[in-house]
Amino acid sequence: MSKLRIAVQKSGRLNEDSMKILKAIGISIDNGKDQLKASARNFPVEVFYLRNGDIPQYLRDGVVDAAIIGENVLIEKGQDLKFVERLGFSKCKVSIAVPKDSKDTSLKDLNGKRIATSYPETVKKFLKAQGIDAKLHIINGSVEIAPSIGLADGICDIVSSGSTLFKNGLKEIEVLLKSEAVLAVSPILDEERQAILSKIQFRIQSVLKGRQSKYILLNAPNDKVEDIINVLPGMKSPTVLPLAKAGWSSVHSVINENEFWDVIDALKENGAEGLLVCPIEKMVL
Ligand SMILES: Nc1ncnc2c1ncn2[C@@H]1O[C@H](COP(=O)(O)OP(=O)(O)OP(=O)(O)O)[C@@H](O)[C@H]1O
Ligand SMILES: O=P(O)(O)OC[C@H]1O[C@H](OP(=O)(O)OP(=O)(O)O)[C@H](O)[C@@H]1O
Ligand SMILES: [Mg+2]
Repeated sequence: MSKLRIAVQKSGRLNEDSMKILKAIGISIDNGKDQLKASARNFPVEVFYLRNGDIPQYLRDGVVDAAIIGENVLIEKGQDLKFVERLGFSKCKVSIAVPKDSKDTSLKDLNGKRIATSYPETVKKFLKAQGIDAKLHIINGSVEIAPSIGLADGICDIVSSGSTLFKNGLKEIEVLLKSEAVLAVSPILDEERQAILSKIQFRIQSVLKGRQSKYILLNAPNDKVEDIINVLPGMKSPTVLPLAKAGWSSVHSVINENEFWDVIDALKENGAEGLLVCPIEKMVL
């Protein structure tokens, strides 16, 4: 039987969350630290531990069937490749920044100037579309140091909290793209492997929906239950169970993480008491 070959980053920012999501979808892997290929014990999957930057070529060649990779790397090196799921972690931007006291305040001020970056294709394409002509200095890391050592007038690199920009005296002037980890796929995928991938996608969706939701339980006097149900956005209809205490009910529902605090406030205003909020591990709709 075929196995689906999935690439994950060997070490770095994506590794831990990639392994966590594989574990959450029931794929258990035992591998020693330096073992670069490992089979799952309980699922037809083989995991390859690779450099993030090398993964687009492996996908293209069909050496791996799928990969957990930063969307920014796909944009830089894998424009021809597709992804099938956004995974909700390693969220960041790719931005252009300049020294905070620079007279350059917008992209057009960088016309004819020097930009240091590890993302040359992304920058080239963006500048061309904006009609800006700049000279690129390609460096592989510590990009934010470039202006202070006289190597460039601006930089283009990953920004997340903004702390690296701040600590290096830089200000963001343009966001080129937003990125997160994605599940990318090879264009060469036979039917058997496609079927395994579909199962994995289904499991990932269940885990991600669970992460975005909370299970909520509360008590309310029976005459308030109707008002409370109207406030709850629930999956379907909330569950209402009688409490041992006469005239009271327990209401159970699922709410979205984003609307959580607004819903909690509205519930309290409508007479809810003893609220319990629990994480949801997986959600199959
Ligand atoms: N500060 C950050 N916050 C959030 N996500 C980030 C941050 N820096 C990088 N990322 C995301 O994590 C991915 C991996 O970054 P990391 O620095 O670990 O590896 P890399 O050096 O780019 O790759 P390689 O595995 O080829 O060495 C990036 O492509 C990006 O998608
Ligand atoms: O906005 P922040 O939260 O400060 O994050 C941005 C920094 O994170 C990444 O570097 P990383 O730490 O991965 O080092 P690297 O350059 O060696 O990859 C990126 O290249 C930025 O330098
Ligand atoms: Mg990095």
